[in-house]
Amino acid sequence: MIEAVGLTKRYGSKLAVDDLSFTVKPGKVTGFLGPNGAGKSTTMRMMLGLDRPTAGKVLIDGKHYTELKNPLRTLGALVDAKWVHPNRSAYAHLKWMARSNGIPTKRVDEVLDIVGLSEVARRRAGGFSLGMSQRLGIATALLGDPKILMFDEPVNGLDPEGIHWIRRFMQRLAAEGRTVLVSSHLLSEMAQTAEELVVVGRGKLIAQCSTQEFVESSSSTSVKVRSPQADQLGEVLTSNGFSVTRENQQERDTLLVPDGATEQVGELAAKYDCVLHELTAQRASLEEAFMQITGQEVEFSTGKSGAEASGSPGEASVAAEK
Ligand SMILES: Nc1ncnc2c1ncn2[C@@H]1O[C@H](COP(=O)(O)OP(=O)(O)OP(=O)(O)O)[C@@H](O)[C@H]1O
Repeated sequence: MIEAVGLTKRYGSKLAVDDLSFTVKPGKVTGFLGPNGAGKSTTMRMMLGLDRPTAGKVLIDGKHYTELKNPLRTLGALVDAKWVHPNRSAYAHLKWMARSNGIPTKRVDEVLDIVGLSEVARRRAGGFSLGMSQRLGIATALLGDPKILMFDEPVNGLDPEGIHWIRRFMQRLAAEGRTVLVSSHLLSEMAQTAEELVVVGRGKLIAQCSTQEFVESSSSTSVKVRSPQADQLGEVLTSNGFSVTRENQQERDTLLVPDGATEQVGELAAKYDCVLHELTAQRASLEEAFMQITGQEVEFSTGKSGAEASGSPGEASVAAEK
């Protein structure tokens, strides 16, 4: 188990991690989700004893990382896949890591086999593709057969096959009863990988909940309705308590009804004899929803909400136009 309590890191005037408290439990993949600059890597570095917290603490199975007798046997991490010496073979790198951590060298063959690198183990790591380097990084993390594993943005830059492999692999590790924490800036990626989420923005905790809960609460639905009697329908809807917006000024026949249901809109249209040309339920994409939630928390925000910034049509209130 990983436990962060009031974890805080300040770099000069920059508060990179701001009073973070959360727990990561064994047996499931936990996603550490946040936009770029949210403080994920800094938090992970503090977990690994590579950075010292300004305040608070993070415990690995109840201990500070520096108090662990055999750190590699407790916590394995993939932080930077490219830190391997380029002229070393995968085998030589792992053997060196094993030796310097009191791990029997026979474990090297085991981990090479687990990550599917046995055939290329004698090749120099400098010639590895990103996917192969990630596998080597994972093999290194697994050397001590640790109960806790941590991966910093492991699928960044990988092709779909590599992404699929890493996802399944992390789920397998969790199914073996290990604690698995994986960071990402993409909710869509986490939705396919993680069962539980710790969501951060600007160093602060935004949510800790199941992925399903987060996805459901973050993706709002709206109804798109197209009618040659859009103005009349807009009045009917607003007088029945719905808020109504126009998708854009060019499509005067199209209305958006946030938080409405197609059944309600369709029934009101029928009751007031409004002809409909389209009635569609719209769900904001996961990334749009995520950016909206963390919108205020994105470090390099353009000042627009995520949805606007990503090119969603502007909205104009029907009521305001009258
Ligand atoms: N060594 C450092 N010195 C000064 N500021 C730092 C340092 N490391 C990180 N920061 C700042 O702390 C904030 C959090 O950075 P961090 O790398 O932890 O975020 P992140 O969520 O991992 O984002 P990314 O995915 O972009 O790496 C950022 O504003 C970053 O510029």
